[in-house]
Amino acid sequence: MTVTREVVLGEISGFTLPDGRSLGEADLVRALTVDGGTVRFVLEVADAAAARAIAPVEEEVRRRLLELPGIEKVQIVTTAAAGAAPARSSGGQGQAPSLKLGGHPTAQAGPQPIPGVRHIIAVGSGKGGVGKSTVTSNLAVSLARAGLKVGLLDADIYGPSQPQMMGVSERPASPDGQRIEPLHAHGVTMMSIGLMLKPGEAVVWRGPMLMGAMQQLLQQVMWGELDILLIDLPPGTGDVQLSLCQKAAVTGAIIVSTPQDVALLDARRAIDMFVKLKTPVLGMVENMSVYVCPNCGHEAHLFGHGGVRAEAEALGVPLLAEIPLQLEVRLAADSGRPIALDDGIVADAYADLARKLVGMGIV
Ligand SMILES: Nc1ncnc2c1ncn2[C@@H]1O[C@H](COP(=O)(O)OP(=O)(O)OP(=O)(O)O)[C@@H](O)[C@H]1O
Repeated sequence: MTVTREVVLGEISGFTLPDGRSLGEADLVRALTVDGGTVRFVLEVADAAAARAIAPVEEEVRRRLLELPGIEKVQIVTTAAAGAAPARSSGGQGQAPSLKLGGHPTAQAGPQPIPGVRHIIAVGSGKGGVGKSTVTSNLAVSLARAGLKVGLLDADIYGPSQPQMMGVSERPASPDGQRIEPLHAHGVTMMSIGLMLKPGEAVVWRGPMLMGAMQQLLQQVMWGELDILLIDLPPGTGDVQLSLCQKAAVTGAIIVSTPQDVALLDARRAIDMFVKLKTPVLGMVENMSVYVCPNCGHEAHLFGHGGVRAEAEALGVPLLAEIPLQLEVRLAADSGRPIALDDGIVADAYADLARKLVGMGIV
């Protein structure tokens, strides 16, 4: 059985809520997606008390969904309606963050620069898991190694991974409850939505709340003087991309893809979105390009070869880099020390990419 959105809705609609209504009748489920083995949705309740009352039902729902074939992860976030105190997401422990992200956006006249930040570069991908966050962290440290002042904003609201990849876990401080002090790692000034959440906590915001959160991350973080701010976007073509391009004066976007056809198809959509948002596409990066056997030096193209180059040519955008597939890349990312900090073929590929951006006059 393929688990679709409809299958999930069918499974959960009958659960009884504390007020006696069924989940289906109460119409609380929002933004339900099934992405591979992951089910995500929001339970939108009236206020924080209702959110607390619904927690046991949420657990039963989660258990039921995890019994469905192929479902490995269920992310449920309970949100209170606008104006009410925000509820914690499922699985969270302890106190809520002192700085609340995700409020409504304030009015602003078109995309704004960030004071002190010369260039904002978005790193996007059409598909999840192609290595966009890995590319962003490695590019950030390469640019920093090249002597530039670099910032990194992890705006991957649904799966922030930069804290782990950059090896930071501190909760950012605020001197006044308004401004947010960024953290520093490997010569990069960074901030992640993940640093405002408890471990394992997920956030699902939509529309205006998402826009408000993006605006806060861009404008309330004390970025200081930066040559370049890299923004690690969620995969796909959603509200975050839209918010970013509407709120911030983005210099351009880099699209990461693997050479596989399916990833390329999605990359094309991502490029099309940036074109529609009038954000220049600076080029594409092929990640997991070639696997070089560490024992015998044999080269294998696990995800195909040359796909991104051909696509970039067809779309008339530069191919900026081909990053090899290497176990060490993942190990380095998992250990919080991006591989581009050391020397080797992957670090060289990132150094080239950094040089290309500098050569393009981007930074
Ligand atoms: N060149 C590479 N060689 C080996 N492993 C890699 C490479 N690039 C990325 N990875 C690994 O692949 C996994 C997915 O990478 P990453 O999280 O950067 O993808 P993503 O596109 O940002 O995904 P998502 O947007 O879904 O969060 C990670 O475990 C990462 O360490």
